[in-house]
Parts: sequence; C-alpha cells; structure tokens
Amino acid sequence: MDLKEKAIASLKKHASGDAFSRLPAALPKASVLIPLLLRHGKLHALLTVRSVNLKHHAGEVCFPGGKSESGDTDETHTALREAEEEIGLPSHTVQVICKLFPVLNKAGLLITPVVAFIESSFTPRPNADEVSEVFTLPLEFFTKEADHSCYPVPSVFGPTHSFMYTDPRTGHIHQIWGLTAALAVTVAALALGKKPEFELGFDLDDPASAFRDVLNRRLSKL
Ligand SMILES: CC(C)(COP(=O)(O)O)[C@@H](O)C(=O)NCCC(=O)NCCSC(=O)CC(=O)O
Ligand SMILES: Nc1ncnc2c1ncn2[C@@H]1O[C@H](COP(=O)(O)O)[C@@H](OP(=O)(O)O)[C@H]1O
Ligand SMILES: [Mg+2]
Repeated sequence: MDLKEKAIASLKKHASGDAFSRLPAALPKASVLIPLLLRHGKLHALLTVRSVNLKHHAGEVCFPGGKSESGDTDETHTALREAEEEIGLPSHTVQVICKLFPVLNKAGLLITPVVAFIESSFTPRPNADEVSEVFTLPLEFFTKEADHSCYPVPSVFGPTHSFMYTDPRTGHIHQIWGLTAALAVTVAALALGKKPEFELGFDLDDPASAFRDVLNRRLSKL
C-alpha cells in the first residue's frame, strides 16, 4: 500500500459515522474540513489564517470550515460548502475520507471534523473577507517536539498544544494552537500511525473512548 492508501485505511478505522447523530438537536453545529494532500512524496495538511476583521478567532490559524446553514444536508456538506466559499476548493475534486468525533468548543459549538484528500495541484483562491492566507505543511510536523509546546490549560482534550511553524515559502511564522492544533495532532497520529514525540492525551488504538468521555463531560455541564 502506498502512503495515501495507508492513511485512508487508518483514518477510516476511526470514522465516527453517524454515532453522534442523536446529540441534542438544539446544539449549534459547525464543521471543519481537514484537507490532506501529497506533496514531495509526503502527506501535507492545508490550513488557513483567518482575516483580522472577523469577530471570532480573528487572525488565528484554523482549518477551512464554519457554521452549519439550513440548506446543508449533513456535516460533510457544511465542511465542503465552507471550504468552497473560503478558499475556492471545488467540492467535486475532494475525496472525503471520513468524519471524526465531534468536539464541543468553548462557545458551545459542536464541531465535526471531516477528513479529506484534495488534489496536489490545488491552487487556493482565498475569500479575503474571511481568509488572509492559506498554507500547507507536512503532517509529520504535528508529531515532532521541536516547535511544540504544551500549556497546562485544558483544551479539547488534555492540555493545550501549540506549534510555531515557519513557512519556508513566505518566511511567515504561524502559531497553530488550541482546537486546530488538537485536530491536527489527532489526524497526524491517526493518518501516519505514529505516536507524537510528546504526550498525546489519548490511546491511539481507541481515541473514540477519550473523545466520547470529553464530549459527555462537556455536554453534562451545558
Ligand atoms: C470552526 C469554527 C469553530 C467556526 O467557524 P467560523 O468561525 O464560523 O468560520 C472556527 O471558528 C474555528 O476553527 N475556530 C478555532 C480556531 C482555533 O483553533 N483557534 C486557536 C485556539 S482557540 C480555541 O481552541 C478555543 C475554542 O474554540 O474552544
Ligand atoms: N461575505 C462576508 N463578509 C464578511 N464576513 C463574512 C462574510 N461571510 C461570512 N462572514 C463572517 O465570517 C465568519 C465565518 O463564517 P462561516 O461560519 O461562514 O465560516 C463569521 O463571522 P464570525 O467571526 O463572527 O463567526 C461570518 O459572519
Ligand atoms: Mg469559517
């Protein structure tokens, strides 16, 4: 099996399917697309920098995504629609792999991560109202200790991870932290089948249990 097939097989083992479809319907929902691509023979992930003019998370690094709208058929539809709106990613060129476990953010938004492969040749067309920059980086970056730090402040699960990534293409230094870092670390560990050099915070063989526990704990406090 090649790198991409291995990643797909490994990610599919952790697909949440519709296991979370019976959660309280009233919870506001959002989706993020975690776009993976092959570049120079390695798995990469695509991230965006949010416009500084946005009301929430201005200037922060995040995956393409956003809130569910009434016309969306499901969480995957939301992720693909948002990615098309934000970075001009044509939905028909995206190979959706799976949905992962949803996470509840601090604002009480239930966020479903949708993992997908996009074409290596994709050229982003950022919508300047929402996205100021798009960049890709090797997925294995999120398994290394070198540019990683950890704060003892609870995030989605375990402590808050933070990474400083210097994009060799632009020289820009990006901080990737909190929710986005937690998702990136998870997908890197699952897709590469590799424990990070730092404490992951959950069992790589059974991440679903850890995510379910965290979600139930958060839901019980609502
Ligand atoms: C997917 C969102 C939650 C909603 O999309 P929208 O704002 O409508 O485009 C998006 O805001 C998002 O991905 N936010 C997180 C960005 C991030 O990871 N920032 C750094 C850490 S903040 C954090 O982790 C706190 C939290 O959200 O619980
Ligand atoms: N055309 C537009 N111009 C400016 N802001 C927009 C916009 N379309 C959406 N937004 C804002 O962009 C943010 C992300 O939207 P989405 O959920 O569609 O990704 C939201 O703001 P907030 O930062 O207040 O959440 C939303 O109000
Ligand atoms: Mg958005």
